Amino acid sequence: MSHRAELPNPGAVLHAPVPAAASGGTPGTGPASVTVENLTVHRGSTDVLADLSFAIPAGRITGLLGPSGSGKTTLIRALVGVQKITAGQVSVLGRPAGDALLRNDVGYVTQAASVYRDLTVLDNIRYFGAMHGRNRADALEAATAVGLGDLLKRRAADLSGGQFSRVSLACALVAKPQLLFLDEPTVGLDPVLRADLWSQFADMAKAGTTLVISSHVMEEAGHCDSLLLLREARLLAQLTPAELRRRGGTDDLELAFLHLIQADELAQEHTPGAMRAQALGGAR
Ligand SMILES: Nc1ncnc2c1ncn2[C@@H]1O[C@H](COP(=O)(O)OP(=O)(O)OP(=O)(O)O)[C@@H](O)[C@H]1O
Repeated sequence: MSHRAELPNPGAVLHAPVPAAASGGTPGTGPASVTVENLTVHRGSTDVLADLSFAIPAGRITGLLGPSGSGKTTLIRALVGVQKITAGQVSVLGRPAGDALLRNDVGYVTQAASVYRDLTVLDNIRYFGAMHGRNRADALEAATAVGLGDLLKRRAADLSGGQFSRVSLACALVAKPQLLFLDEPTVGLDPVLRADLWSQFADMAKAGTTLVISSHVMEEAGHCDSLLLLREARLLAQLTPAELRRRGGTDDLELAFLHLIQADELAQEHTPGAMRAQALGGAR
């Protein structure tokens, strides 16, 4: 397999000035980075995403949470512009998802690390940085940000699993995208590293980066400003962690999500589709 084939999305994506009028407002949260209207995706004969509409606020961390197979990766792929959509509209930083002019502004860290195994940590990061006009100092900054400052000269093939996936993250960070999609970035990391990464994400959001982070670990939802809860291809709710706790009737986010799922099941059994969102207390 060629190196290119190992890298589904080399260097991830792009930068274009955001037209001032392009990003519509997200009620109560400021301007939106992404707006999605009636997004539907079929893969094979499966309805993978069914009529999703929502907006992602700029400069915040949005968590994309849901059980395995609920459609998280497919949704991220649709927002990045690498997923054929069946219906609906996806606008990213004021442009259609996947628009070439977004290439320096949108980063995507896939679930499988996209790293050249025979290059060192630093060379991997420099390579991806060069695609976005970044220099050695930027590469060093990205390596340090993910805790790989002491392993710059080590070949990627000789890293541990967690270190390897952090190289992939650094390869996206080095581009300094204003919108960054991370598909389960904390899988396989120990609790200390996970906490470090979430603190890093919080710093990036404070500096103005918009982050969309998928996870199936509900405990991680507490680190997010806003949550998109997916279940079986549908958007169950968009809400803050505090709202999830309140609606779920417990401080335990996992349990709260379960309660919402149970409410949804009941609503599906007893309520016509059009009234379902109302029964859930305003899922949008
Ligand atoms: N190429 C494909 N053809 C048909 N169905 C697919 C294809 N890729 C994914 N699916 C199905 O789409 C659904 C959503 O998959 P997706 O990978 O988006 O879920 P996910 O929430 O990211 O799951 P996980 O947490 O396990 O990674 C699953 O039922 C999956 O089997």
